[in-house]
Amino acid sequence: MLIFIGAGYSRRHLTQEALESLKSVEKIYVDTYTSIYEDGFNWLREVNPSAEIVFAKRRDLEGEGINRIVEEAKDGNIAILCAGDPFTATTHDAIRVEALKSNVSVKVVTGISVVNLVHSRIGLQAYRFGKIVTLVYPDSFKPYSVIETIYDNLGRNLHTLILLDLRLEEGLAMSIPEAIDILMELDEKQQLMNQISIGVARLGWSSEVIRAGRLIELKRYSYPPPPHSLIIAARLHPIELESLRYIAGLTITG
Ligand SMILES: C[S@@+](CC[C@H](N)C(=O)[O-])C[C@H]1O[C@@H](n2cnc3c(N)ncnc32)[C@H](O)[C@@H]1O
Repeated sequence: MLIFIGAGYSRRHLTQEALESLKSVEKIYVDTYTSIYEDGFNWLREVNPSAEIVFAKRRDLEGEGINRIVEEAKDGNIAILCAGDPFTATTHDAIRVEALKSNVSVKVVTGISVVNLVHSRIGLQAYRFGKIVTLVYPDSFKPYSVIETIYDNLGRNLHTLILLDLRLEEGLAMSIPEAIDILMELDEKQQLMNQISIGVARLGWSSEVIRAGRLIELKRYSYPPPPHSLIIAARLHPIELESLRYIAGLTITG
């Protein structure tokens, strides 16, 4: 059996189902490249002292790595453990499909994802979000499509969650100030800088920081190291506006 386990972002987020599943397997692949976990999974050995633990890089969970995992899951119980949720804003679908094609049983243990954290912790209503985007470093191409999506969402009066580039194997993790500089450079209309936005750093961690203000103003704050995300708000409902004042220190009145 192959079990995909979402761990949320801290040991505190582990569900009973995640704990039971972790205890039931003989090998655990820990996805170390799609996100960053508060305590680096340092509790894993305590939860399952006998399992083989592989801190997996991208190549272990893609391409040839997939075939190896599926072969192992034919004869044993294997887990793939991820920060957040294994199928939210991250794709492990190729492994799931290969396992299903090979008649390997698959189980998914849902975890608290960054999308859940954003929806529940900052005071914006979940059904007022449009398409999610990921802002990448503009090295090989300029990600103008992110700007198009933000304006498209704003045109429909929907908020945009912007996930920020993480290339952990290259030692790169985009911060909120870096993301604002990139957005300013790409935004030919130059309107986004005045849009009410929310910067979220380490959501769900004990060092969580949530700040709201005009996009350009969010550069002034200090944040703990990534993971960071940004939200560009559409027109705010009065309750959302009030929430942002109390939760995120928004001082703009509307
Ligand atoms: C590819 S997504 C991983 C999503 C993961 N599968 C999940 O369900 O949460 C990684 C991006 O989410 C954002 N992110 C992840 N954890 C975060 C956190 N605790 N606080 C703020 N942003 C976070 C960052 O922008 C990061 O680059």
